[in-house]
Amino acid sequence: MLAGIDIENFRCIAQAHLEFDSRGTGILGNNGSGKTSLLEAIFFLGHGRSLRTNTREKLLKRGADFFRVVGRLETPRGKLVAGAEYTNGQTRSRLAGQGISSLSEIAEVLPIQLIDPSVHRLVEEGSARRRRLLDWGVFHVKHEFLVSWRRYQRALLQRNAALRAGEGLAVISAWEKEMAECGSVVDQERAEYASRLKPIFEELASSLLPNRASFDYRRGWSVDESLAESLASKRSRDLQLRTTSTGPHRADLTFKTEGVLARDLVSRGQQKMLACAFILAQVRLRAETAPTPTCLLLDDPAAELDVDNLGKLLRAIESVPSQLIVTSVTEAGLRGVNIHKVFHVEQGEFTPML
Ligand SMILES: Nc1ncnc2c1ncn2[C@@H]1O[C@H](COP(=O)(O)OP(=O)(O)OP(=O)(O)O)[C@@H](O)[C@H]1O
Repeated sequence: MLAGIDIENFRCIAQAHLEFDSRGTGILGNNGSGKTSLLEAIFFLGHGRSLRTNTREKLLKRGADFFRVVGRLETPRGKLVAGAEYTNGQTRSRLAGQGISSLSEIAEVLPIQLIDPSVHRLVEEGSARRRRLLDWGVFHVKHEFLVSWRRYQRALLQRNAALRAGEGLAVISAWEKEMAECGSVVDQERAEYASRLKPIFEELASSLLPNRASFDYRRGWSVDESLAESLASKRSRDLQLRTTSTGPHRADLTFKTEGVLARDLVSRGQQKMLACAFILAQVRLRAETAPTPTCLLLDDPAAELDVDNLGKLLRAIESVPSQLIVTSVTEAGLRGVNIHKVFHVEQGEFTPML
């Protein structure tokens, strides 16, 4: 659980100190006041990356030369302080008073998920977003997943470099061996997770959408071959393409309603409901396996939804154990959510409301 946060020089926030409620905290403010900046700071701490930019420089408050985000966490290991500071193009992170090499160590104890106005893109856009979300879920039920995932990514980068350099069979096939070994573990963990997630997703989706919805996990290479066979059979084509065209880095989820590809059939609002069902299913599955709740960030949950669908979404959110941090431009936007504390934000300054 995220008990509180201190922020300095992050986007429009010069300085902020907030203590959150363990069940639900509301953030009220006009457009451009700093609501999303707060959620982005929390997201950054829990995911080690920004919501919308690959450049950390852009997260710096204009004119500042560092930003700092420090979270006070309540975890199964007790109370911990986790922080990240960015300056001169470098990020330094600390957890429980120790310097750490990767923000993923913070991610392990600070599970953060987000539903924002662009959540429908999960259904509509390319596979990278869906894969990242799937991997978030696998990582949070089984932290060791990261070891195989990292090894696979490294081997993939090396095979791609070898393909671009036109290296011979010995070099390329050495990387294929490594890819096949850890890629098969990555796939197995994903497939197991997806099969546990599927019934939870289907139940949540049935409460959010008029038609029966489901998803399929696709592993990224043919079902008739092992990963080693697939890499070998695609090798000459990959040498021409100068990139690896098969493997777990091409895995995907396909959302279907009534057996038809959802992307081609459903409205924007329904895409949002499908994406929310998927995220909430992940949060519920994690709640079944982990002792502390996921911190669920809801950025303007009413966006794109009519009153009926908003009611359904809020009821589904209530049915899933989580710590909520919810933003809205109006007080009405916080109704129907389990909120026990509200901050008002204006020009990046947060004030507790009575
Ligand atoms: N690096 C930065 N330095 C200073 N200000 C920034 C920086 N990045 C964004 N801003 C400004 O921060 C302000 C708040 O943005 P934010 O997205 O947090 O608003 P919001 O309250 O979520 O608004 P909305 O309700 O419209 O979504 C904006 O005016 C934006 O221009």
